[in-house]
Amino acid sequence: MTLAAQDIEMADLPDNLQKRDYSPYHFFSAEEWSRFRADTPMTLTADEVQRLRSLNDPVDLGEVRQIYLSLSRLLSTHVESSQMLFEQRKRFLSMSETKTPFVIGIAGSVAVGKSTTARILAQLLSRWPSSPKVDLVTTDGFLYPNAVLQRENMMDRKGFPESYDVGALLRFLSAIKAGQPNVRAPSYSHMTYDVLPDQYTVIDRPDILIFEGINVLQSRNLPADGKIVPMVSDFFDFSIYIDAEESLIHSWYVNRFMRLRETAFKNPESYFHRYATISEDAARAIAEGLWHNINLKNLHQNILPTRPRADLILQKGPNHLTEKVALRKL
Ligand SMILES: Nc1ncnc2c1ncn2[C@@H]1O[C@H](COP(=O)(O)OP(=O)(O)O)[C@@H](O)[C@H]1O
Ligand SMILES: CC(C)(COP(=O)(O)O)[C@@H](O)C(=O)NCCC(=O)O
Repeated sequence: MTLAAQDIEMADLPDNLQKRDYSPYHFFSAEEWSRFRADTPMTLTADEVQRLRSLNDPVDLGEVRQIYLSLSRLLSTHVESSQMLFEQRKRFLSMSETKTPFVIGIAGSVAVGKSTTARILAQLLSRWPSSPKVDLVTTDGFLYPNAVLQRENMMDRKGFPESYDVGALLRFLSAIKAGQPNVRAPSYSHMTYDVLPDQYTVIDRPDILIFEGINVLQSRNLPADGKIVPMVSDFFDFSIYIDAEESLIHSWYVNRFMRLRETAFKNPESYFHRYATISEDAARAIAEGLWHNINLKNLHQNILPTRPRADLILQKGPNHLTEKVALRKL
């Protein structure tokens, strides 16, 4: 859904998502939101949730029950409506059309827990009675390779809009929305901290595509020639922004970095291997530097400003658990 500039201003949310008289959103506490689950069955086990969550993310079956089942039910109404609209249009046009995937965008800061949300949702949606084919793609595969970022002196801009091949991103989504078979999504490795050369995930006409990344709700500056340029979210049928107070995301980022020292960074192949052997204080200083000089700047300049574009905002509190939900009014 694309909003006009005045809508975005109207949609500007206070930091703590308080209820306001005039807002394009409905606001719910986690408890209120959980009631929308109705009779949606729990289709995940505690072990599966544990396997789906990222390092340092304590999401459990309680959180899935409280937040994700209602979200799954809401999304099923959106998917069903879009399928009905598709059938009606087919009759209206009296011609056969290829059905295209329902695309869900998931945005939010680095370290806010987007991947956990994306993986849990993908599993829940694929277990609907209709057994839809659900695929998940992350935008990090569309980052320029380190060789290009180094050449352009942009290694400390990783995650900023200019570090992504936005043309490739738009071509990918446009092919998906055109219903093309076997569309290739490039892959990224957090271990090598780089795009994996010649490694792709093939996306073959899923019913639902979840597209996750810090940049998915960003627009591009209008070119000087006045041409209208598409933006990634033009291809979305529904978008979610994962939100939390800055101080919390900061601590999640640093704590995750310190835990990665004990796990992934121990691997000599890891780009950050050198940080596994330095002192704890020195490693913490590195994590603080990466947070403040790159990820926090990016959050302020490019990620948080996109929050008012989301159809749904999940606001997490300490412990990563969702405390408030904002749902855009229709
Ligand atoms: N340096 C790293 N080494 C290994 N895994 C990492 C590293 N940095 C992030 N990850 C993992 O990559 C995934 C994506 O992280 P990130 O882009 O920060 O988004 P989010 O925390 O919102 O999912 C997470 O599962 C995280 O645990
Ligand atoms: C790869 C990322 C930009 C996240 O990208 P995303 O998957 O959201 O597109 C981020 O994990 C990152 O590497 N940030 C740069 C600074 C840092 O090393 O934390």
